[in-house]
Amino acid sequence: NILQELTGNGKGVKGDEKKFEISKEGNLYYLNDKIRKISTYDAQNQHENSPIISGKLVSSKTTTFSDPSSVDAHAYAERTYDFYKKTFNRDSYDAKSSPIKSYIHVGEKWNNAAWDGEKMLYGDGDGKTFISLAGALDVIAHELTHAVTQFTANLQYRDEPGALNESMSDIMGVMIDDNDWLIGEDVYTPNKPGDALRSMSNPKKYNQPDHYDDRYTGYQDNGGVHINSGINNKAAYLIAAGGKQSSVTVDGIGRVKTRAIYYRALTEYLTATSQFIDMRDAAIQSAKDLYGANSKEVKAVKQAYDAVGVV
Ligand SMILES: O=C(O)[C@H](CCc1ccccc1)CC1(C(=O)N[C@@H](Cc2c[nH]c3ccccc23)C(=O)O)CCCC1
Ligand SMILES: [Zn+2]
Repeated sequence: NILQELTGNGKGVKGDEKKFEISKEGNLYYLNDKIRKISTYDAQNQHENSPIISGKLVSSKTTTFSDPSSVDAHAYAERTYDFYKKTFNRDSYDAKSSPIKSYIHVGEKWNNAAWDGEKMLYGDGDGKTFISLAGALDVIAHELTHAVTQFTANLQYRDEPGALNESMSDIMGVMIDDNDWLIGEDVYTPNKPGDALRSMSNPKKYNQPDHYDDRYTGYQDNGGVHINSGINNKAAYLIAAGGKQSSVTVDGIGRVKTRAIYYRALTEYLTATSQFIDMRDAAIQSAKDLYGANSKEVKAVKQAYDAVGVV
């Protein structure tokens, strides 16, 4: 790449030193990674529901950036871009190297984050329920995976397709972090160490079902997209780590093969209206494609969906 590499540095939300790609225009430095086409903006507390969120490209007089949210939003977007490129050879969320834009300081103490269909939005949190949500790699990977889903299966964001949409984002969120099965633990309840927003290994710990018979069928949360995701999250956990549930034992196949199965299901088989049963079939077919019809990987997928009651 002919572009001159320029490295910036700064402390993230948790006080850790990070390095990342920046650019220089005139006498200012900007959070603009021209190699990956990732740029980070300050929304200056515009309300998260305002129709048009504009922002100021984050700049600095030196190569050191002092806003921790901007440091993490930028560095973690790069990490997520690199994960998709290296693991699945996918160039950005649309596989056509579209620019990735992140906006920090969205809302007033907003305890949430989102992919709004075009860009990522991060709230600062109120300091009790959340600290800046840009401070968690699994949250950023969760949001960017919504963009990947939008340009592939495009699962509707409600009812069973919506719960699968949510689950795909949680799955890739924990896969990129590569060491736990928790979502949001780095930014959730700063005064309560060790808890998380969701657990894929034990969804019930945070009030999510881990079996299809216990699914939520009400109207809240777009038909429970953040509730019923626990069912598919548990299946993904069982496929990777193995375990026993509802008298079904699953022999785990590891995280690397599990994420390959889910990425293939998302990009080759799932559609906007896929239900949980279609997820089971897509995962089985993906495992057959990748590892063979009578492989232990296919067996693990069938066992996992039996264990969570999607049969
Ligand atoms: O991407 C998503 O699924 C979530 C986006 C939620 C959203 C949707 C539409 C418009 C605005 C915001 C954001 C995250 C999420 O799971 N939010 C949940 C849990 C949650 C976070 N903050 C909350 C505050 C109140 C209630 C629930 C929550 C939700 O919005 O349900 C993902 C990782 C962490 C935050
Ligand atoms: Zn989500």
